[in-house]
Amino acid sequence: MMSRLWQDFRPFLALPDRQARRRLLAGAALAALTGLMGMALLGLSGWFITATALAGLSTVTALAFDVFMPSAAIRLFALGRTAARYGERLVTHDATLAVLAALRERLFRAWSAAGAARALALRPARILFRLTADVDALDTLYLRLIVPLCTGFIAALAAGITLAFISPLLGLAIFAVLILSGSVMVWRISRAATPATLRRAALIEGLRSGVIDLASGQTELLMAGQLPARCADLGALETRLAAHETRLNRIETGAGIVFGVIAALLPPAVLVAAAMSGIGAPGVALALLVAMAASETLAPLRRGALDLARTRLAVRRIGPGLAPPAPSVIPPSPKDGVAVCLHHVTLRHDGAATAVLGDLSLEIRQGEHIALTGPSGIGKTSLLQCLAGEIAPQSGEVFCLPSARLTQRTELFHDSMRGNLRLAAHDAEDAELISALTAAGLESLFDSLPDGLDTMLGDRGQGLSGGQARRLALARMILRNAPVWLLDEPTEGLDGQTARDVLARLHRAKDQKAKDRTTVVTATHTRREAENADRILVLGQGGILAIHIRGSPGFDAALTALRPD
Ligand SMILES: Nc1ncnc2c1ncn2[C@@H]1O[C@H](COP(=O)(O)OP(=O)(O)OP(=O)(O)O)[C@@H](O)[C@H]1O
Repeated sequence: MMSRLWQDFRPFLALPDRQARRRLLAGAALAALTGLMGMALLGLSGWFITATALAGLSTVTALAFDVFMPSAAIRLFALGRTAARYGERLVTHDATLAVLAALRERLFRAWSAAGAARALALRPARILFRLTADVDALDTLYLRLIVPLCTGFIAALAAGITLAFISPLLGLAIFAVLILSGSVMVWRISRAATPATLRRAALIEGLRSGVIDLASGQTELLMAGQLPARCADLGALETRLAAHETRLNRIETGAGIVFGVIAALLPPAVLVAAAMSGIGAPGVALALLVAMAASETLAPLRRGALDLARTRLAVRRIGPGLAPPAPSVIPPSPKDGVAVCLHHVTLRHDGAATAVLGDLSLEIRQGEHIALTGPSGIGKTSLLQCLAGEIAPQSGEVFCLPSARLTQRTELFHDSMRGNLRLAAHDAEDAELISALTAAGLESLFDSLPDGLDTMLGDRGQGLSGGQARRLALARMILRNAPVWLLDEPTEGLDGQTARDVLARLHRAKDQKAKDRTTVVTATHTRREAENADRILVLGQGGILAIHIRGSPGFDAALTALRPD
């Protein structure tokens, strides 16, 4: 059990950021100092009050008793404790936030790797949940487990050592009781809370995904008459969630009562033990208050123990994402004059039973325009993904000049027009952006926007029509200035006139870069997208079924087989 816990938490304890690690250690030291100062304050106060009372019994001892040193020390401990607590809160919270921010960045980098991003894109609500709730749950690890465990151990050790000076047996007993009660408390509370904590986490995740689905699919649900049923489902989830919250609250209250009982039993136990050791009244008062103060440092562990299962779940889910990202599969450049070269390539998607392309060899010269055709699902997009370096082949070699890919779906972000365009060229000047917009046929739209390049676009390019969004994606591709263009059904979903205009502008932009001899590979089902190609490649049965060169009878037959406008 302990070794499995250690395995799970280990990657999160070895913090890569040295500064955060140092700050967290400083915070733990300050927390321990706060505990020690509290113990010293209570112990010394108890001893001082008892000793002054006893000293006052006779005039000689009353005159000889030094009241100044202990009272100065009490003041020092009181002020020191406040300052140490303030410093501890500042340092540990700052360090924890820095650690969590660094973790989010690492996770985001790992998830933005091609394969991981594709897998996670299927569950966007889950990505959001992991990036927020799971990472947030880790603050328990640092603030409510590591720091209080260190503080509790140091306080128990200090109490044991202090009391050992009065009576070694008493010191040992106090140390053992504190360590034992702290460990049993963490173990019992976390065990009792684990089922409800895990179910609550799953329900919150389900509720979030459900609400996101409900909000984004509202119209469809309304049309299908399913909106009330969906709302009722979410209501039921909410009720179950509330039941688990209640259970956890009960466990927390129970833990508070048990802790209160331990804290209440400790003083009489210490009294009895001290009396049996035969130490004087001031020593008894010191022992009593030191033990009480030390037991106080265990209190924050209750919350940590309650959230331990949630933290462990977060650690298990996030842990694999912290692995170093897979090496890049960006293909190397081919020999001079060649833009793309595939040598006996076999391509299979992760988790797929069969290869989508097998033993495929192909060479595309620089400046060539290739149309990739074939039935839906045959592997056209997969081939483009392989050329773009998004998926690696299982075997064979891929060479390709740097490429820009126009995906089937236009991805536009909730950002300004400038921000959306600069994804392709982050330091492009406004003049370059406007010239790309003009080349893509968006000059009239641009002129009509009062905020120009500062105009905000919604998620997925809301505020633009399908054709305008496609043109914006085209402008972005022009800005990339890559020698190879990989176009995935570039005019799908556009009306004939717009589609022809987009294609004409694409070819114009390509010709303007004539000196660089842009190579174009277009995956297509339509005649208009293939008619300007130099060669039409027909994919089928995991490979190339036929290659038709422009001007050959096969070329015209292949064109005719494609969908008209
Ligand atoms: N990420 C993936 N994981 C597993 N299988 C995938 C993945 N992406 C695509 N496939 C499968 O690979 C095959 C080829 O898909 P691909 O998208 O390359 O076909 P396509 O020829 O471009 O189709 P279309 O013309 O409809 O766009 C399909 O059977 C598809 O289900």
